Amino acid sequence: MSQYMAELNLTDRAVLIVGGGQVARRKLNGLAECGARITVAAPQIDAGIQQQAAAWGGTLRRIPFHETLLNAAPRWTLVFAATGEAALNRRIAALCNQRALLCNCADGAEESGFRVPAVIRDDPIMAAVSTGGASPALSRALKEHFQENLQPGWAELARLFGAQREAVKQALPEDAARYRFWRETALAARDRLTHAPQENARWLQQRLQAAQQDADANRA
Ligand SMILES: C[C@@]1(CC(=O)O)c2cc3[nH]c(cc4nc(cc5[nH]c(cc(n2)[C@H]1CCC(=O)O)[C@@](C)(CC(=O)O)[C@@H]5CCC(=O)O)C(CC(=O)O)=C4CCC(=O)O)c(CCC(=O)O)c3CC(=O)O
Ligand SMILES: NC(=O)C1=CN([C@@H]2O[C@H](COP(=O)(O)OP(=O)(O)OC[C@H]3O[C@@H](n4cnc5c(N)ncnc54)[C@H](O)[C@@H]3O)[C@@H](O)[C@H]2O)C=CC1
Repeated sequence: MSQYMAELNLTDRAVLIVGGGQVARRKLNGLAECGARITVAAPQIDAGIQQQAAAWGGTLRRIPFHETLLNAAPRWTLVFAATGEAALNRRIAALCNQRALLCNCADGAEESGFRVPAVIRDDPIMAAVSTGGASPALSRALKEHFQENLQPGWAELARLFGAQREAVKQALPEDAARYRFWRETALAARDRLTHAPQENARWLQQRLQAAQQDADANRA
């Protein structure tokens, strides 16, 4: 069965990381950037995580895993089983499944509720790469390949298109005409990657006026 890709809004959501080593630290970095309220539970917690703790405002619990951790209120939005014990990680994932909690198992066990992809970001653009558990090293290499080849113009265009969505909706109120406008404009965007933002804004405006005239002519 294939897995579902999504982007999660974790702002102020409770996230539990069991384990306090290298892998926990990497997951923590990504989660802290997204505003999650993180609790780390492990008998030994990396110096790096301890140093970061003040900055991300989370909770450190120097305890071994116990099932009762999973019954916390409010419920955990996500759980990460990242201890150095493969059997324990599987057990945590299985206990989470019983409670309908989504759990990532660092060992990539079958019980895992979700996998973590390699991610590139160029705000507001994000791209996630996964090999479906086959090779994390390859995911990283592919991510780096995409990163090197992602021209900065795409993010600029995404911001411009985003800022103009409402105006285009007003100008082209018919769904079919508006969808066609955005589809054709998005396809034409590739040729604009090297242009200055002001030129692109003018270009978009001209396209919109032309599309509006077409729509008016069709209605007449
Ligand atoms: C199943 C999964 C678990 C999950 O869902 O989290 C998993 C599992 C395992 N990783 C292992 C090793 C490594 N992981 C990385 C790196 C990353 N691993 C990530 C995800 C995932 N790793 C999920 C699958 C995602 C997919 O298929 O694409 C990334 C993409 C995202 C992230 O975790 O942040 C992140 C990229 C960071 C970036 O973006 O730069 C590197 C490379 C490096 O660090 O340079 C190595 C060493 C090289 C190698 O082994 O390949 C091992 C063996 C441990 C051992 O042998 O002891 C296991 C366990 C197993 O597979 O048995
Ligand atoms: N997803 C990924 O990208 C990767 C996954 N792995 C897997 O991730 C796991 C963790 O790897 P590392 O962080 O490198 O290990 P590590 O040895 O650096 O850290 C292990 C952590 O688990 C904690 N721990 C041990 N027993 C525990 C218990 N009973 N309850 C709570 N915490 C406990 C320890 O206190 C320590 O903080 C390994 O199982 C490894 O196979 C390894 C490399 C990459």
